[in-house]
Amino acid sequence: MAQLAQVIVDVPTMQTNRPYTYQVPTRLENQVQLGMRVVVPFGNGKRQVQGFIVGLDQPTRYNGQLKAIDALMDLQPVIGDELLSLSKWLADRTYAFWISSIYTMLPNMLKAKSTRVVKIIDEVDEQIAFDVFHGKDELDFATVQSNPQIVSLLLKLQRQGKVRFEYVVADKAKAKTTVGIRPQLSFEELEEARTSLHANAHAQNRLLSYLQSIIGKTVKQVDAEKISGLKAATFNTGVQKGWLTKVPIEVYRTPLGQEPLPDDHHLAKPLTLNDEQQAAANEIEQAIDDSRSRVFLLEGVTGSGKTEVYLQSIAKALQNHKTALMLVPEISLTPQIVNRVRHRFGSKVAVLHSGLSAGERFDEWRRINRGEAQVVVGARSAIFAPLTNIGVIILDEEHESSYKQDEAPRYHAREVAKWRGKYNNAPVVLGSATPSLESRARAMKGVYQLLQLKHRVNKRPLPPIKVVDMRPEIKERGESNFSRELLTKLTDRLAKNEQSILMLNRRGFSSFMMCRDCGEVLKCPNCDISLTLHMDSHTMKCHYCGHEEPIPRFCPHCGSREIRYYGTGTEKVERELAGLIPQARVIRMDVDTTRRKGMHEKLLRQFGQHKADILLGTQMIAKGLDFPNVTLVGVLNADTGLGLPDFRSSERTFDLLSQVSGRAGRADKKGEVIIQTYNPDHYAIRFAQRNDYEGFFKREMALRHQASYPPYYFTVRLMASHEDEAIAARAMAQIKEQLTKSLMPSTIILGPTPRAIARMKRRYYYQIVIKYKQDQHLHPLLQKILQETQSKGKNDVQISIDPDPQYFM
Ligand SMILES: Nc1ncnc2c1ncn2[C@@H]1O[C@H](COP(=O)(O)OP(=O)(O)OP(=O)(O)O)[C@@H](O)[C@H]1O
Ligand SMILES: [Zn+2]
Ligand SMILES: [Zn+2]
Repeated sequence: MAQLAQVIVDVPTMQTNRPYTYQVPTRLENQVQLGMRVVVPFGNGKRQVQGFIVGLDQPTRYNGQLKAIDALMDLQPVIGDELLSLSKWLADRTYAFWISSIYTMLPNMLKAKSTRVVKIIDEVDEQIAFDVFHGKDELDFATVQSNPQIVSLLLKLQRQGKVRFEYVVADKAKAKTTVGIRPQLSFEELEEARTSLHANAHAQNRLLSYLQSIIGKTVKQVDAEKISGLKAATFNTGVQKGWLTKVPIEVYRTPLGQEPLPDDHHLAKPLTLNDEQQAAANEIEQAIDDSRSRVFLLEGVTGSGKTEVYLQSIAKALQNHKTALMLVPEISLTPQIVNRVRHRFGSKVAVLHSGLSAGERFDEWRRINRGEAQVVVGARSAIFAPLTNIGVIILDEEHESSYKQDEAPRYHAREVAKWRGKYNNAPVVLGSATPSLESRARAMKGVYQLLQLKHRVNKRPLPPIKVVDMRPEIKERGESNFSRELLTKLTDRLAKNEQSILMLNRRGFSSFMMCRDCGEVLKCPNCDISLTLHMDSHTMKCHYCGHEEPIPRFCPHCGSREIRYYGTGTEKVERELAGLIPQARVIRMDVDTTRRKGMHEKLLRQFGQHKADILLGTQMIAKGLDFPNVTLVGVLNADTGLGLPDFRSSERTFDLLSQVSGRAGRADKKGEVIIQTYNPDHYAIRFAQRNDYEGFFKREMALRHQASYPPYYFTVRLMASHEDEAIAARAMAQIKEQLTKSLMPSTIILGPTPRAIARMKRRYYYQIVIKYKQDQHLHPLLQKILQETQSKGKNDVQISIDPDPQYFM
């Protein structure tokens, strides 16, 4: 009889979603579990690769040629049952490979080489300490994992709570430790040492007593010093005399957001909800109580107090002994929301976001995995947090396109949230002031339950919005980023000691450089787009591939000196502002000033403390900010983005303008908004001006209907790339033929066309967009295309399939 295991192996050149079958050697039979990592032989058997156990078959009579698993890498599964089935669904739904779905869910440290160590956390039998641990308090698991006796002994100790299995990163520098103190002698031996002390060696005498009180334990030296009142030098003497030893103790790294909280104690208490909030909260809390996997769309105007509804829903889940998951589009941009969650739920909260180092992320993941954190806040990938028993899932700003990952696996966090909600019988709350058309349309059809907060908290009015046409302004006054009206209002706020927010929808000093003589635009040598000037590093950079070069002084094409910067960037605006209103204190927030860790929080804190009058920034300041003293919001150029060849460009513009306008007048003082534009009659701008989501929704739905776009149709994008343009084009033409033959006549196939940015990272891209309502042939056909292009191997055309793409450029 042999036990067989299904293993997904990590072989980049041979990706497939089919697991391979391996025999489980007898010595591992009692240890294998689903979701564990294994080392298996692959190919001709000379190669060992990492894999994941995704299936275990009943032991069968089998004496065939199957290879056997070499070793287990884990003693507990790193992926639980829920995430394991999710990974399979994800691979299928997003046309990704199973292995990449699995890796997407795990912290990087589990992908990289990590070693497993066994640590003594409580007193163990002396014999074991000596024979197995060789007198040390940890053990490299790899050195013993082939010895079944030792492994089962370790498992027993683990059950008794005496040892703990931990991952240690190959790069030791990343594993954070602090110094621990551990007695080296027994109680009696320490007592004996006391007899040989000088009568006046008081400190050493006390050290001996202290050590006697911690026999068998390891105590952080900082704590030991505090408790015993002894100095570091005394402990060093203890080491010299052989009384104690110093050992590293693993500590959790403290990510920035986890620093001790400032003293905003009032935030800790739940607020009394107003009627609208209460009505919404009741529905959600009822679903939590009933364990119903309902999807709610919480549509609330800016400043309507959605966050408080989230917090009280989370509290409800915790009260029911469940966990809660809350996603925000980009954590670094919304430190205020994260702080509110942390103030309310304290150490129960784990924060996951891209700003964490690999080590910090790993630590947070383990805190969640061990059940030490019950509330998880994070950006997109936090949707895979290893929480169990989830009571509620929240997606704040559900319309944000950053919830879609634009590389494989191309998942949308909203869809994953719905999957996990179903699995856990938990409600999902999608919140937004400007829901995506897809979600709003589903709410209209009753697929989601619509909950509305139509008023701001305390019935404060939404700020009036004025649209300023920049065309006559420029004609009369020449190039400027500021209309007269905006300048007047800014000066007025300054006089009243109130604050303003200015948004510029760009980054960098200026968008591109052009030669006035020959018209040459400086472009990236790898990609088909212009380079952007960055004043801080004095270089030209490509935002797509990261290419960087010095700022040219002559035109590289004709040699002319007449080379000029075009477009507008925050730095340039900051300079103009300094000339126009020199007395204003300005904080600039863009990619450049916030590159360093923690700068977002720092700049926002300074603004909150009124250390500046104006916060000038790119779209990163549009979301989630809640500053009571801000009474004016100015949008310098509303048009950026309107001209883009993408059917969502109007929706994005409307969302952005509504979001940023919502930053004004959130407290007692009245707010107002100025939107500057060259397209004052565009409907996205007009509806935003009237705070009319409903109107925008109707108009945009009609346009989408007319052009057969989502939410009326689903879309999939196929892309082929190759260094040789003709090969990429030909590959796409062949795929088109295949599609046309098999798909239903009602399905629309657009292309192949070169991508708007046709060349990136030295490759040419061709795309096909498929629009469909229902086509049962489509999914299997796309899976087939994906598998075929993989197994062809080295002809080097890369095919990617993107379901529900967020961008079409
Ligand atoms: N019931 C309440 N009573 C008093 N104040 C409240 C109440 N609910 C929320 N607030 C306060 O109102 C302000 C706005 O709330 P919140 O930031 O949650 O709004 P929001 O809907 O998330 O807004 P946005 O979409 O603009 O980010 C906050 O300062 C919050 O503390
Ligand atoms: Zn030139
Ligand atoms: Zn480039």
